Amino acid sequence: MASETRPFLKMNGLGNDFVVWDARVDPLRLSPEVVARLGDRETGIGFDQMITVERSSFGVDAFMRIHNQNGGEVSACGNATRCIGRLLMEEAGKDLVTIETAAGLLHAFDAEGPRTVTVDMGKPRFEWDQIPLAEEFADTRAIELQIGPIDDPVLHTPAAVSMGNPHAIFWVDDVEGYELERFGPLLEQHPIFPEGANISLAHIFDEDQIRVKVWERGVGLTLACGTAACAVGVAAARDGKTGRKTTIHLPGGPIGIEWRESDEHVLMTGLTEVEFEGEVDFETLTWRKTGAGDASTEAEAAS
Ligand SMILES: N[C@@H](CCC[C@H](N)C(=O)O)C(=O)O
Repeated sequence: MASETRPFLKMNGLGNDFVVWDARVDPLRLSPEVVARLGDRETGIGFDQMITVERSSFGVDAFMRIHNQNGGEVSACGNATRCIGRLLMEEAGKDLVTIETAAGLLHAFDAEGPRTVTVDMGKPRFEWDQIPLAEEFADTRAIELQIGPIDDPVLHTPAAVSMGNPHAIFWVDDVEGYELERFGPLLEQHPIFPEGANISLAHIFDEDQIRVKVWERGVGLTLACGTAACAVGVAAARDGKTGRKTTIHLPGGPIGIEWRESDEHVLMTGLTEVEFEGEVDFETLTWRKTGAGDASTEAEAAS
């Protein structure tokens, strides 16, 4: 790549954080190694996902390309869809935008509350070969999978759901009661998930209130995962454990999920944040901050 610096935006949805490149005019493709170097929290910028905003071949507002911190490209990211939705709405002065992703066309719209965006994440998929799972299960509400001793498993029979990416949800009585940092890598790469999976522990602690901790495929523990919130809300309602509207409480904060009865689409609502502006020098793979984000804009407005 020619020597150049390139601006980026650092954003997050409830602490699930992203570096965002605008590649609509000037295309950008980085190798998985470079993505992983930039994503490293010790030596790089540090992020959960890298998002490249490109021109849509469908003629909608933009195409959003998603890379996990480990450099792998994936199809869906709920929190990033809300963040990119916000950017595109602000840029165009619209209150509804359509974003093309590898998992399909998604609509983002302004929700009540500052910096709050709703995304229509489309329909969940429950068929074993769509999630995908490596073997046939007629019912994916509780698949045969366990870890720990055979007669006394630590975690077992998760629900499996695709929200454009694969999710497994273990119903537990305390999300802090399990070493997800230890079991997450084993479950993420379990042979039952041929493409890996995002792993959630979920505890319904009150009516339609669910606490969730997520081990994200290609990343590790994250403060929030939008598609996991959708998958948990859907799995809970599908099992009759909750109604169709739930609040998913993640370490980074709450996300509202509605699994709409009329068309089976999943609507996800939550906060977005611009953290700062920066630029990367691709010759040295170093970076620096160049501008402020929401926190200082809001502090200035208040003074
Ligand atoms: N943080 C995301 C999910 C990102 C992709 C995921 N790690 C995968 O590999 O499928 C979200 O908000 O949904």
